[in-house]
Amino acid sequence: MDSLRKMQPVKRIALVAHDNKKADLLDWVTYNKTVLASHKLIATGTTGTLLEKILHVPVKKLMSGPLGGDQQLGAMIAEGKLDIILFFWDPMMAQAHDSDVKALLRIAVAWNIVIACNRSTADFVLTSLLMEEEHAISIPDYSGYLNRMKE
Ligand SMILES: O=C(CO)COP(=O)(O)O
Repeated sequence: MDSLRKMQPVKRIALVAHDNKKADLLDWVTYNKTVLASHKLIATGTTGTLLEKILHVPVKKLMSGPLGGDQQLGAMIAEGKLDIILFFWDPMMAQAHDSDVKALLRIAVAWNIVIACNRSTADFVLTSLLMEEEHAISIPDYSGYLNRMKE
């Protein structure tokens, strides 16, 4: 049976953009500055450095995406340390670290994390009434998988 995890009113939001999408993310962040500043922000290295210049609030910066930052985010998701990921990934260019990108997208879905991969979805996420409230999300039940070798 699925269990529940409470998201607090202050959400832990990861912001990530591939190089060709950084301008788009920065523009979106500038527009949504006030709302974003009321949450806890995390970002991959380069994205985070650019965000701090605009937001003037602390952003927890991980490694740069291709150097392990995407995997760090994946680990945070698996450990229940992230609520939302806004990932402006580039659909028109292969990345050197495509395997890491795929792993991040997969683990976000596996743990039922809120994930927006483009600006329209990010708009809907940020304007959701649930952003300001405590909200319980279900954690999928993987006990069948975990116990598969025990019988
Ligand atoms: O490559 C990224 C995500 O896959 C983003 O990394 P940077 O923010 O370090 O550019």
